[in-house]
Amino acid sequence: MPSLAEEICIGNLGSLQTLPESFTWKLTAADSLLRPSSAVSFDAVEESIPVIDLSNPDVTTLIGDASKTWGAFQIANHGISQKLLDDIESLSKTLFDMPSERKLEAASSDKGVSGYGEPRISPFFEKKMWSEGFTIADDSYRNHFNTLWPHDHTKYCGIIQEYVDEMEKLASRLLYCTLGSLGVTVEDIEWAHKLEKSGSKVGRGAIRLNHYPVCPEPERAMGLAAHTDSTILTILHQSNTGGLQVFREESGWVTVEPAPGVLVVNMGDLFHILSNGKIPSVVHRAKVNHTRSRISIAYLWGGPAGDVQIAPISKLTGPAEPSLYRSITWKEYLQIKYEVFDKAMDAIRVVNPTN
Ligand SMILES: C=C1C[C@]23C[C@@]1(O)CC[C@H]2[C@@]12CCC[C@@](C)(C(=O)O1)[C@H]2[C@@H]3C(=O)O
Ligand SMILES: O=C(O)CCC(=O)C(=O)O
Ligand SMILES: [Fe+2]
Repeated sequence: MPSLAEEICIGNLGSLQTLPESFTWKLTAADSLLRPSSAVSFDAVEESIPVIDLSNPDVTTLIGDASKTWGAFQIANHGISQKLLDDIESLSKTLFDMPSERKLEAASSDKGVSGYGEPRISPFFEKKMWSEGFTIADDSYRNHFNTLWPHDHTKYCGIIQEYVDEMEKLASRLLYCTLGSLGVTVEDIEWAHKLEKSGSKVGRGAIRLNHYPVCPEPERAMGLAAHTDSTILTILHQSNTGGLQVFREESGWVTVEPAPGVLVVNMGDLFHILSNGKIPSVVHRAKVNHTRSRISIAYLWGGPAGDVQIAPISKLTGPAEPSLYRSITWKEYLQIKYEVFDKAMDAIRVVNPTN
């Protein structure tokens, strides 16, 4: 006979009146695999990551300071229209409002990453996360959309395409700014130079639509467990309900309150590699809410498409600062990450930073 836990489906979490045992997090070291000190508390401190106006003439310095300090920042005046943000948010709502059986018709296959389901990091945690999501990592989302919306899929595919195009441009712009703050120009990186010249058509990204339903015991639940993104950078749009928290050794967990039209930028593992450890990839997580459900849309930007090698930028290395990591493609990094999760960086490290 299946246990109660096995009968719980992520598509119905919002209708549960009590928190099942399999969703009860104790925040032991095992619940938060990353950086042991990030396991100590559920509480967040009253601090905030900076909001940077991209039209500010000092944008490079501001982005540099924020990414070195936090590995994350927020952006305003980024050029993404409110209509597009509203459109993708309402697409997500329409999807997650569907009955569980319908959503499961678009479930990601055993082999594929794209489609409806739990976060990819789930197997590394003992407890289940209070969320559902839909990942767009390749063109197979079009078939899934066709299944979900037999009449309206063209409209919804159009929104995704527009979102990808706009996000890719913004991601390249943020890459150039962050590189600038390290004294590096696009010409210093062969693939980035190509990316710029081609009008950013060689980049590659994924989208994750996240939904965190209302939760009967939010203090003991976890929407998305602590992780770093395996990206160069991630651009996140959150609905008007807070839940995102970023971790900084000196501060603890800090909540990133949503503000209309403001996007969050998280620096990922690949940027940490590119910067030869100068920019941290931010540890973050999503908490859930007792009365309000929450949607977030992450654009996870892996940088160059194809088998382009990401390596510490040579200008940032030298006799006193040897390359900390070997070169790697995004595809290869994702393979390693989903074998060893929190040990992925160690697996490609060639020099111990304390040496
Ligand atoms: C390209 C990818 C990054 C991602 C794993 C994936 O193959 C597709 C989903 C992405 C996502 C979104 C939610 C958080 C995250 C950690 C996860 O579980 O799936 C990220 C992954 C990542 O950055 O490693
Ligand atoms: O929902 C959030 O705020 C965080 C989402 C996230 O970290 C991700 O999709 O990678
Ligand atoms: Fe993330």
